[in-house]
Amino acid sequence: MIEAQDLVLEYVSGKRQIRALDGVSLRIAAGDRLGIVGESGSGKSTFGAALGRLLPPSAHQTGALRVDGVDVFEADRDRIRELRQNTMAFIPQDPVSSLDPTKRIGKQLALATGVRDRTAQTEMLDRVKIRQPAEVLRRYPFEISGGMAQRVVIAIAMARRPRILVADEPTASLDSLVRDEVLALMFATADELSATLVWLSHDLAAVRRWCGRVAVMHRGRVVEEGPAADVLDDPQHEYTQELVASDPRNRRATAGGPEPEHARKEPVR
Ligand SMILES: Nc1ncnc2c1ncn2[C@@H]1O[C@H](COP(=O)(O)OP(=O)(O)OP(=O)(O)O)[C@@H](O)[C@H]1O
Repeated sequence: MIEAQDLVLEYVSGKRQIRALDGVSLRIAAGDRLGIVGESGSGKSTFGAALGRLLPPSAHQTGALRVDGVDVFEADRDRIRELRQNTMAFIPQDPVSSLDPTKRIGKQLALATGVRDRTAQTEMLDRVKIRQPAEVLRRYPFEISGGMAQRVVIAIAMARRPRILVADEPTASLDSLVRDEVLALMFATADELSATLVWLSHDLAAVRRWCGRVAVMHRGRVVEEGPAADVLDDPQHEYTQELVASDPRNRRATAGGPEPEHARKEPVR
């Protein structure tokens, strides 16, 4: 469903060149739950953005990237627009700033999804477990919490029934309790849609818990990839070993933590 082959991507401004992706080759099968981990600057966001060709003009790339049969860098604008609108949904890092501050939530739902009926809108918010949805529809983004804003963003993403969800640190701005709730919602949403989920994350323990697979990025390369529990419990690459060793939460989880969610038979709701 997603296949990158020797993907090299540089941001070029004047004489400065930053190589954000340095030969990424990665296959993500339909229905996979893939966590992409790596320190800041390793290229995770760039890879996520490349999936929808959501890159600034300073980005130059070589290599190939296919998403749902579309050659992302060769496709014409209409084909890319269709891919972004019908196949993929992006869940961003900062939900509040991804919403339009000047419009009430109800208006934003209408614009983003075409659903104008209040009852249908209320149901959309109900589905992402927002309490008092009718009230929330009347509010502006600054009047709701970060966790609620991320639920609204997920509701908008769900409405188009995407087959690929790309989430870039979707819980970075949330406190830990809300973070778990939003992650549970995101994975339940992916289950409900039978969607492929690509989650760019710093949280190794959460990736081990929620994802079937993990890819570890370092300096623009995927240095290790495989089943999340195997890679994070028994890392083979030196960089993954360092990353795991430097993450106290991951050490706790591997030392007798709960079974990973993906190992359960029932989907998490
Ligand atoms: N628009 C841009 N222009 C120039 N350089 C950029 C741009 N976006 C990212 N970079 C650079 O590309 C490299 C990879 O950045 P990227 O944001 O993809 O990494 P990341 O792993 O997602 O980091 P983080 O976890 O902090 O989000 C970094 O050196 C970054 O400074």
